[in-house]
Amino acid sequence: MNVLRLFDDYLQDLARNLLIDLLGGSILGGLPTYRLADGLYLLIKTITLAYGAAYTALKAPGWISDKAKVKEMLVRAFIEAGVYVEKQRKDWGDGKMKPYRVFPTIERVAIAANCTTINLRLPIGMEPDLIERKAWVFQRVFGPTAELVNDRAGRFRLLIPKTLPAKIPYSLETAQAALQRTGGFALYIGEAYNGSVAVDLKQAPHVGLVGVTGWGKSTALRVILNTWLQVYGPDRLRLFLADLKMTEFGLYRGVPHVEGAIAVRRAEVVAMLAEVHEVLLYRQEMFHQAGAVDLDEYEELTGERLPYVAVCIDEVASLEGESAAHDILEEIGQLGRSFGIFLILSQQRVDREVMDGKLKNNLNVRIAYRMSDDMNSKMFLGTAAASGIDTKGRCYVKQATDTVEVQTPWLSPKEARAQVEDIKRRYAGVAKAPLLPPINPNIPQPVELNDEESADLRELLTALMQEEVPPHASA
Ligand SMILES: Nc1ncnc2c1ncn2[C@@H]1O[C@H](COP(=O)(O)OP(=O)(O)OP(=O)(O)O)[C@@H](O)[C@H]1O
Repeated sequence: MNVLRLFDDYLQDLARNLLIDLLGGSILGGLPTYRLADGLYLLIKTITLAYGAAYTALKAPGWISDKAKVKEMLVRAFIEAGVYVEKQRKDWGDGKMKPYRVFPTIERVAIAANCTTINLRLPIGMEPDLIERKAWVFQRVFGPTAELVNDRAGRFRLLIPKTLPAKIPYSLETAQAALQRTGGFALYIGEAYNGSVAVDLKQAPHVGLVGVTGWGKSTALRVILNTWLQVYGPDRLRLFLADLKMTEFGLYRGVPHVEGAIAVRRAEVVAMLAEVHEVLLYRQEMFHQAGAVDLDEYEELTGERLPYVAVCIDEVASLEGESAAHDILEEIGQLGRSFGIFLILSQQRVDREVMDGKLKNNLNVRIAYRMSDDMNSKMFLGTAAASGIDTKGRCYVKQATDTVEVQTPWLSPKEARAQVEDIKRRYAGVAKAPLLPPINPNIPQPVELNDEESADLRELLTALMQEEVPPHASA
């Protein structure tokens, strides 16, 4: 009875507060509303109870069955992965010893809006590395972003992210905060179920971005480049851009961070890479002189700040057969990180015919938008997940052994262009230090002559050639 009374008091309070919210305290307090209020309380209580009952009746089977479904899938994963301990027990019927399996105990299944969390306790006699080695099975059952976390002795947590929103508007503040959180020189990719995703290029310096046409690669490149341009000045970042499709990087023409012209022909890309190679060699020499092992140490020892250099090539497969370009890309892949030189290579497919194995191996951050087939997805990510992507701007980001599902924010070409125009205005007239030293005046260099100088030189040469040949020279 007491419980009912308490419940009724609670409803009475709820109804009173609601009435005061709706009608205002002074009206309700100032009128002789006893009867009216009693009637309203009753009505509101009835509605609240009916709503509560209907909500529970509709949701409860879902809660039960969703949890049951997760548990059933989990046991399937345990069986498939062999994550159990086999024991013997006496059969009650025939009295014979028979084997049985002990699975990890599912302590809790919590289904939240963005992630399902399962707490597991290992049975006595099971080594933790048995379940850790088989983490891939959970990814196969629950999706490639399922993550197994070792909490403490014998306790694990399996995190299963829910689907992400199909469209997220671009926000510079969000992107900037994500870059800052890494504490390094980072690249912002987008939003995962548990927050923003940015990778520190000082840890994982080279990025491969793949996906079939029309599913978000260009947008991703815009998000990456526009974030960089708005966060770093040309004193901190220089870009070498190559766009063999001639569709991507046009809007960055004239941006002070961009070195030289945007390369659009194979020969131009080769020349651009030769220049990046010069920068690498020059930095190698500078760091050697200063006794520094990498860019951070160089800056610490000399007090001189050098810009990071990012080389972005769209449709890198178009460089097939350009062995000089491939050699340079490989060298940057191996040495670039120490010298603050990073690669972002985008491509539609990754099979052997279009992407060199050595080049692919150097790409330690892999971003896959929708891919053409399971084989390409597996070759790039180690899972077929990217071929099943059905949302534009959705990708899987793989770094070391971790794969997360990410939605790239939507940044329209128009908005991107407006941001770029702002950047150009912000840095108009600001001088930037060259990446390579000025040419040494003591070393003869090719010079361009005007017409008059050319005529003088021609005259001089003719005179020299007409001079008599000394007798000993003709012997
Ligand atoms: N992050 C995103 N969020 C929402 N929609 C997106 C996103 N990225 C792309 N889209 C949608 O997909 C379309 C194609 O995107 P995008 O041009 O980036 O693809 P792509 O893979 O680079 O194609 P292509 O290789 O042909 O340039 C866009 O016009 C837009 O409608």
